[in-house]
Order: sequence, then structure tokens, then C-alpha cells
Amino acid sequence: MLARKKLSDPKALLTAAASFAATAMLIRSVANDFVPMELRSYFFSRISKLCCKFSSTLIVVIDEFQGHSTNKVFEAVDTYLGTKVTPYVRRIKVSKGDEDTKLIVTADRDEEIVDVYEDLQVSWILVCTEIESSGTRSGGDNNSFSKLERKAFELKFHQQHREKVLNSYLPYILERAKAIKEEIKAIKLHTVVYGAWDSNAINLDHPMSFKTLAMDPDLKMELMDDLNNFVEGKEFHRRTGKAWKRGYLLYGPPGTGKSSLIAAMANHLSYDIYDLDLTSVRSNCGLRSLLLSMSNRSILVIEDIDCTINLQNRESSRESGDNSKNQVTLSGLLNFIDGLWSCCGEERIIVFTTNHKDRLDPALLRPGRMDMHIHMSYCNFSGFKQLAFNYHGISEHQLFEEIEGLIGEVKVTPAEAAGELMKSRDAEISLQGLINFLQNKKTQPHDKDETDKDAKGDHQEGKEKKDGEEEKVKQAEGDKADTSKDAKGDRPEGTEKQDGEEEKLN
Ligand SMILES: Nc1ncnc2c1ncn2[C@@H]1O[C@H](COP(=O)(O)OP(=O)(O)OP(=O)(O)O)[C@@H](O)[C@H]1O
Repeated sequence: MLARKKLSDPKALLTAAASFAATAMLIRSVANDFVPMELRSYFFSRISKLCCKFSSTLIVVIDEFQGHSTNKVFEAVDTYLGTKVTPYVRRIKVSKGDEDTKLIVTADRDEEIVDVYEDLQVSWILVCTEIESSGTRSGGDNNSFSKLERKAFELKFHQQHREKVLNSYLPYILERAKAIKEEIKAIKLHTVVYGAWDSNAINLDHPMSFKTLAMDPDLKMELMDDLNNFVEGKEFHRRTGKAWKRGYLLYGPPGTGKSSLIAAMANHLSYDIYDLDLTSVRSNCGLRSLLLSMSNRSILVIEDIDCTINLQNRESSRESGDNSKNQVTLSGLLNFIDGLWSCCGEERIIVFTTNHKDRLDPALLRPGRMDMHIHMSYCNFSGFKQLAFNYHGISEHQLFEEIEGLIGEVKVTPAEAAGELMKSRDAEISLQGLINFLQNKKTQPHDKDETDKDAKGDHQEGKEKKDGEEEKVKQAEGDKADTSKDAKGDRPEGTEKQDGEEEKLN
């Protein structure tokens, strides 16, 4: 009774705590002075091992470095945990690299982050310890010691989840981190300078997206599905033994949005663009090293392929001898599209553009080479409505009816329509300007626009075109034995477009 009373007295409690602390310090200093360090560390390690034996917690340590290189798992965890920082975390770090478009937030050292993955709850903590590293001072042979910091993530969880953490949770983090990095990464536009990709690629800050692109809605949807299937197609490509790449041929008159579509694709996928001007490449060898030095998850663009060097005229280059060593040839290029070299690198998209599809070598049009042929054509009413919404935020207006009539009669490119619509901030003035422009065009004699005539085909022409193409293709097959493959086997399955194309060729 007396003892309980004594303990409930705060003064007595304080005195007891102070004397306990003093005793502990005395024991510690006696131990430090009289017990050898080896014995002490042995003693402590036994105690901690004993504690671990009874503990059900497992700790996975992920060091920042593995030998001299950075540990990829550490980097991935760092990125991943940035998305798990909750308001309960008291100390956070914020950073941003040259390549990033957003701030990167991570938890600071010793801050615990709790994560839940399916039925598994784990806790993460970044532990930093100072270590001494010995080195020789420059200019002398004295050994010096400098302090280094060793960083490691400690992952704690119940030991029953060991398999799940190692086989499922950590691989999941690696995948997520890759996706997060792609999201925050600025899209780069690479060009060739002195035969190599410019090391200071610029940020592609192009605002075009599939939302703002004026394009036939069904075709737009089909293309977006195709791109999404491609991105998720790792397993499919591995299973079918096909290189993980996809080719698109964009064709149509100037100003119909081929470049805009490429920007929309890059923004949609967060892929870098490698803009290749073939005239700046000296040989197939140069082309090979350029293509091999491209990063994965990227789009290779070769614009106006019909205008670049002597690609379409292989016969003449053959007659004048094999000059593949000192110039870029079509077969050199095709080797990268579907020859052996195409398997170097993965998740790559190749886009060719042309204003004159009919001028291309049939070998380029061969099925399986370019997976989708996309016709970008003149503005129709739905395209115009998209542009009116982009520039003036309007979905209807009293002048729309008149414009619908005129657009049905006059060939106007989206670039021309966009040019009129951006002349004034006042929607009415712009629309009236477009009407005047269309009326003017209507009264002018028609240009004989061969570009669109030949272009119209791919989606609408059907049988007539197909037969012609088949003949050209057959001719081309014999032409390129080194890169040719069976058209059917070469073609990935799974999209309507491909099946349709296949039908066309059979
Ligand atoms: N389909 C479209 N949707 C929205 N804007 C477009 C479209 N087509 C063209 N434009 C507008 O016109 C401008 C020029 O278009 P773009 O360069 O994409 O055409 P292009 O077909 O690539 O032309 P070229 O064959 O001459 O390279 C774009 O910057 C954009 O403002």
C-alpha cells in the first residue's frame, strides 16, 4: 500500500527513473572500459539474433549500390515510393531532373511508409548510415579517411509473405516504376547531327493530342486501339516470336495533319521521336548505327519518304553496281523494318509519311512491312467541328450549316481551315472568314490533285486498288530476297485492320 502510494507520487517516480538511468549509464561505461569490444559486439549480436528468432518480421535490405553500379531495384523503389507519400509522412524530399516534367516527391530518411499490395501490408524505411572509407591523399602517401553515406531501403513484412514479396511485389514495383518514369519524362525530339543523334535533343512540347486532332472518328479510334494493343503486346510478341515493333504509313496531301498525328501518337504513348532525314545519312552502315542507338519506347519518323534519296529506284542503283556501302539503299532500310536488325531493340514504332503513296516502291507497301496505312485527307464536317472546338470552344453555331454545305463541295485541308479559324478570336468573324475562303476556292478552277486521288484508296478503294497492288507486290517480292518474309506469317494477328488487309491480299 505504502509502495503503491510512493509510485503514484510524481516526485518519487522521477527520482526512481533518474537513479535507473544513472545505473544504466554506469554499467555501460564500466562495460565500455573493462569488456573488450569484440566480446561486446559478440554479446549484442547474440542478443539481436535471439530477438530475431522470436520475431516474425522479415527485413529485406535494398542497397543503393551493387558494387560500383547503382542498384536498379533501389532506383525503382525510390521512384515507386514517391507515389506512396501520405500526409502522415513528416519529412519529404522534392527534386526534378532535366528530363522530368513534374516534381518528384519522395520520403526522407527514417520516415516510415506503409504500402498495401493485394492482401499484403509492408513498411518501408530509408536508412542512411555513415561509413568510413580509406583513401590516399593526393600528393602524399598518408592514408586519409573520409565519411561516406550508405543508403538502403529496408522493407519489413511478416515472414509468411516472403515468396509473395520476392516473386510478385518487388517485380510489380519494377514495372510500376518504369511506367511512372515514363509519365513524368519529357518527350524528346532527336535529330541527326553529323551522322549521329544529337546529344542535346530538345523537349517536344507539341500540344497536339488525339483529342484535338481532326480525323475521322472511327479511324482515330482504330488507331488508338492499335497503339494501345501494341504497348500491351509484350507477351504477344514474345509468344509469337515477332519483333516488338509496329509500322505506320501516313499518306495524304500536305496540311492534312500527318505531322500532327505523329505528335499526337508521341504524346499518347510518351515515346521520344527520332526524326530521321535520310539525306543526312551516308550509308547503310551509318543508318544501322543510328537505328541501333535509338532508345526503346520510341518513334522513328521518316517524313516524305518518296522524296528521300533514290529509294524508289532500286533497279537503277543495282544496274550501276552494288553501292550499298556508300549510300542508303531501300534494302538497307527494309532490313531494319523487318529484317534481322529489326529485332534489335523493342517497343519501337516506325512512321513513314508521304504526299504521294503511288510513288513509293511497292516493296515498302508490301503487307507486313507497314502494319497500318493511314490516309489523312481533306477536312470533312466532323473535322471542321473539331477545329472549331479547338480554336473557339464552340460545338454549334448558326453558320455551321452553311460551312457544312461548302465543305462538302470544296477540298480544304485541316491546315487551311485552321488558318482561317485562328485569324480572329471572335468565333463569328472567323467562321465568316472561313465561309469567304471556301466560296473563293469554289469559284476557282479545280486543281488536279493527284495526291489525294492516289491516296483515297487504302480505306475505300477496295478490289481495284488491291489487284494493282498485288501485282506490284509480286514484282517486289523477287526484288528483295534478303529481307522478304511470308506476308501472312509476318503479320501480327489480333486487329481488325490487319485481318482486313490480309483479306485484301488474298
Ligand atoms: N488533322 C488536323 N487536326 C488538327 N489540326 C491540323 C490537322 N491537320 C493540320 N492541322 C493544322 O495544320 C498545321 C499543319 O499540319 P501538319 O504539319 O500536321 O500537316 P502535314 O500533313 O504533316 O503537312 P506536310 O505534308 O506538309 O508535312 C498543324 O500545325 C495544325 O495546326
